Amino acid sequence: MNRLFAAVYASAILALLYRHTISISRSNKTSLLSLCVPTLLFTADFILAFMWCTTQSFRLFPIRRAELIPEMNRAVPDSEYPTLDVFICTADPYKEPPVSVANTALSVMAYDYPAEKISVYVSDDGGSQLTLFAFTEAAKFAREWLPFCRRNQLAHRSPEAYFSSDDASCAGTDDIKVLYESMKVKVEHVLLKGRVEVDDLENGSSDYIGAFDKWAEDDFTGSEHPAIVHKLLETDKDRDVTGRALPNLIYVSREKRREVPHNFKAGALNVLLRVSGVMTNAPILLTLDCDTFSNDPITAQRALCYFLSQDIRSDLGYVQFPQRFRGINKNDIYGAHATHLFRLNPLGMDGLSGTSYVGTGCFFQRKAFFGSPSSSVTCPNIPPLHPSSVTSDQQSAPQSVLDSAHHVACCDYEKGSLWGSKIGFRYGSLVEDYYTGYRLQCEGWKSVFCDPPRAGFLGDAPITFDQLLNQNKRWGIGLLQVAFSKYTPLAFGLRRMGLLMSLSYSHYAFWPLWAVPLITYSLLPQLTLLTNISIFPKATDASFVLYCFLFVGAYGQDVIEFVSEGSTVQEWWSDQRCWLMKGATCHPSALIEFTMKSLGISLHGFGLTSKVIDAEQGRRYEKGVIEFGVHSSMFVSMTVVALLNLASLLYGAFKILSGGWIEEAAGLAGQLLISGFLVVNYWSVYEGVMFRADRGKMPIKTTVASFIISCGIYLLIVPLCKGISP
Ligand SMILES: O=c1ccn([C@@H]2O[C@H](COP(=O)(O)OP(=O)(O)O[C@H]3O[C@H](CO)[C@@H](O)[C@H](O)[C@H]3O)[C@@H](O)[C@H]2O)c(=O)[nH]1
Ligand SMILES: [Mn+2]
Repeated sequence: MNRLFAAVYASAILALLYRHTISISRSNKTSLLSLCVPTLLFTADFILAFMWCTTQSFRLFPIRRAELIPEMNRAVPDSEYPTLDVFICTADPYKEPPVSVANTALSVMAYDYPAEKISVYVSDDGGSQLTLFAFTEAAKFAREWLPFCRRNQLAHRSPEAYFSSDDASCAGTDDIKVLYESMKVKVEHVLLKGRVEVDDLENGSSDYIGAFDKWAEDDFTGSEHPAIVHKLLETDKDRDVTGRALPNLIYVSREKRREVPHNFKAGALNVLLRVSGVMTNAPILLTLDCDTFSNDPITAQRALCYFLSQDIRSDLGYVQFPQRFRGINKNDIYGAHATHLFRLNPLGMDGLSGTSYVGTGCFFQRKAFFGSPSSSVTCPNIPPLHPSSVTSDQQSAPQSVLDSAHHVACCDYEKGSLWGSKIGFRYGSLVEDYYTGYRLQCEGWKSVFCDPPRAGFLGDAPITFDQLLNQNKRWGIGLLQVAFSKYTPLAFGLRRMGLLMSLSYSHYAFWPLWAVPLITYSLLPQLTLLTNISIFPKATDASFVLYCFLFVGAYGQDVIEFVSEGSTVQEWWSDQRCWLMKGATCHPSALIEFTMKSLGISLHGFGLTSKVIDAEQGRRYEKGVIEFGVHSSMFVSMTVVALLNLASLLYGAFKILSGGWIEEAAGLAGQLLISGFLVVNYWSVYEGVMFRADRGKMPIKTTVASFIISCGIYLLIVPLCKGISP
């Protein structure tokens, strides 16, 4: 069905582009402006057509997988499981509450997996003693929590998730909850104070007193400090309350110096890759964002089903679980589930050579970071880092291991090396995840998409519109960095991975280009309507049907795909509405910022998404109200689009009702329909501008600026349009 539809749809696209070429060639050559409209329409439709082509690669060979855990357990006893190194990144204790980072760590430490085979490495890019403190507390709590999970076979292994779930009624829950709450209170107390004092470390934490010494030095700041590697739990020594071994838990804060670029998360992950290399060197790695806790204790076994399977080629680089989220409101007003990105498109890529890496919830083969599957391993600078080296000095010479761990976490370590270019996570893009997965696949590594019915991991999604747009802008910039580099999927990727994979990766790389057609369709039909110029075929023309088919066909297919994936029609509506709005906000911003940066005018940073929920904002989110609240250039551009659409719809409706245009209405039907559709989509913006009094409404400053700009555009366009003969 899909392929048949694609054939028909492709013909319709060609017909439309042909029509535009004809109009361009027939346009009145003496007036530049009359050339303008068909050229703009051609450009917009050409980009839409390009995007449509790239999405076909997701639809040709989709596959769904299922893991047979009991069979795997029969074939491989858990004594033969490989060791597992887990990487958790955090970067700011105030945007990423340390208690929730600790929950993430605990959820993995409590896996149904031999504890002595798990090592959890926490990377703290904030260089914060508060985060370290939270982990010293979590290490103590783990002694109680892990046996409790085992005894009761809990489905939820993140304490926070367990206590707020319906099945929090096992024997002993009350006692352990008291312990958990007291840990939380202590951590929050320290967070309020902003530092850790000796008193905070009493009873049981005295082991850790020395750990905080580095912060006592005067020149220690979050962005300027030496490397810190601290073992909080050691599987050889530490025991839980029942006497069983605990996993390793290691706190790492890499060295930071202001003059040395730290490459954001990719830099942090490379440090973990090396620190874990000298300490435990597990063949399987799991990367997690600080908010992505494990939601199912057998998740690691699911990944093993692939890594240990005989039928899967030895070139399996990674097993990616989808990003799924908790706490999304009823109709998912921000389209935060990102169903296409995280659930639908990966099925299609999985049927080719594998899905992209999305930064969290991903199991890797360590070897994948050290060269292509066919070639021999690219050697890192020191031998113990070799992915197949055995870490035997761990017991015999613990101090020397710790010294090397500090050494490999230093700023200068990567100087002049292949880290970030040929080995490890790759540098150069703000979406290090997408870029790293892409480069691994170009080297020949394959991947698998694993989407079990019970989510393997759950994370936080932004709950204010401003945060969502800033996150998406960061992604857009990162993607453009890849799109316009020498590794562009259109050339480099095409040669390495073939047409379909290259189209899949191009679909993302050129993602911000949606801005061009979306802005064109959000302004051109409206402004021409306001100046009485008809730009689409008459509703009575046969070619009007072509437009209708293209529109209804694309939307119809989209809604069917969404609903068949288990989403509701309302969720689909929110998703497409955000897609429209992003076209007028974060996508153009990403294009502009990327261009400025390319011209050397500005620099990009990695603006962290806050995981702290303001109570009032949380309530509005629950009610499904879109949060504006702050002034930003992105809200201005969005409001301008909203106002101009409203104006053109009202103007068109007024003209028709007053009888002036009855005969012309057919000619303006397309423009009126588009304005109407956008007005419906932008309804919440009108509410935010006019009908709300809460703190999440559109700020007055934004409204006024948008109003002035809208009038300006109108006043500019009217005289210009006089030049175009209708
Ligand atoms: O300098 C930095 C910046 C970020 N992080 C960590 O990176 C993770 C992701 O940051 P977040 O603010 O949550 O960004 P999102 O946009 O939600 O993350 C998505 O997009 C990122 C790329 O832009 C990927 O790295 C993530 O895995 C992916 O979930 C967090 O755990 C941060 O602590 C660092 O460790 N160091
Ligand atoms: Mn995140």
